[in-house]
Amino acid sequence: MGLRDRLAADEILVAPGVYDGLTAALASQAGFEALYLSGAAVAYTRLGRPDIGLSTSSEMADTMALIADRVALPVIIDADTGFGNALNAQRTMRLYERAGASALQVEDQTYPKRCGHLSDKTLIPRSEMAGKIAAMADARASDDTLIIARTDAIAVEGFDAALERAEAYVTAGADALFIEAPRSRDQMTRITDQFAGRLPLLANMVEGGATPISTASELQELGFSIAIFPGGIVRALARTAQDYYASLHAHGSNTPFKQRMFDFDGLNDVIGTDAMLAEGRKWEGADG
Ligand SMILES: C[C@](O)(C(=O)O)[C@H](CC(=O)O)C(=O)O
Repeated sequence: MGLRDRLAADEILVAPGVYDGLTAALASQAGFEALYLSGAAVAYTRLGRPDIGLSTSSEMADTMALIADRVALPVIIDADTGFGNALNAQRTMRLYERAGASALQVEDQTYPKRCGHLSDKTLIPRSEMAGKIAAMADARASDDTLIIARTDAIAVEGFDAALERAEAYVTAGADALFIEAPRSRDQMTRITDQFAGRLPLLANMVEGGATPISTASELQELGFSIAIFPGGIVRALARTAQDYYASLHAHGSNTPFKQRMFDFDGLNDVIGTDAMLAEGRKWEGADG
């Protein structure tokens, strides 16, 4: 089922953050129906740096293509600001679409951007963002590639201005809305009161961020259609990796950490080694 049809269903779509083939495979094996390729998770892991617009669109497209090659699930990709003006955003649309994205999320910050839950964000004018959305819609090869318009205005211009921007982005052709970093349950309800039923609404669960953390079913109850948990996987893995390196450094051996690790066969199961080798054998001697 395409993402557009899936979003028409009543049940909320939970898209966990991923940043490479392994996390995509693990999320798919856990049973998720869609993935969120998080710019933050890519910056945290590939660069070891904050989500402040340092990653390039090519790095993201590369990652997108690796994930599309590994799993068959629809992927929502974080397109940040589109990497410039309307023309840059059009190029980003074409690049990410070719790499296999099912939806692009684009935001109204200036370029370079920063994580929506950091302070001191700055925005482009509303009309410029509306133009960017329309330009992206015009550039896409398929109408099934969705545009999720994000506004970061709550922290910059206030809540009412954020709703006004969101209205303008709907008019410009957004397929779904992402109003970033509402600060209370009350603000979340005001968002769903205004937009639920008109187009899908995305809620962003950032551990320790500005928005109260809710479960997927609570978000569904409020009227959201998509819940992303973008950076959680990196927070979990970074904690484990820190403990792992400390243990190896202290003991000169992985044995004390054994219970928290896959062994050789365990990891091979996760990455599908047997199935791949069998597939390879199928083609041996294929000349007849
Ligand atoms: C959604 C987000 O754009 C992302 O890159 O995943 C980030 C998430 C984060 O920083 O943890 C965001 O700006 O909210």
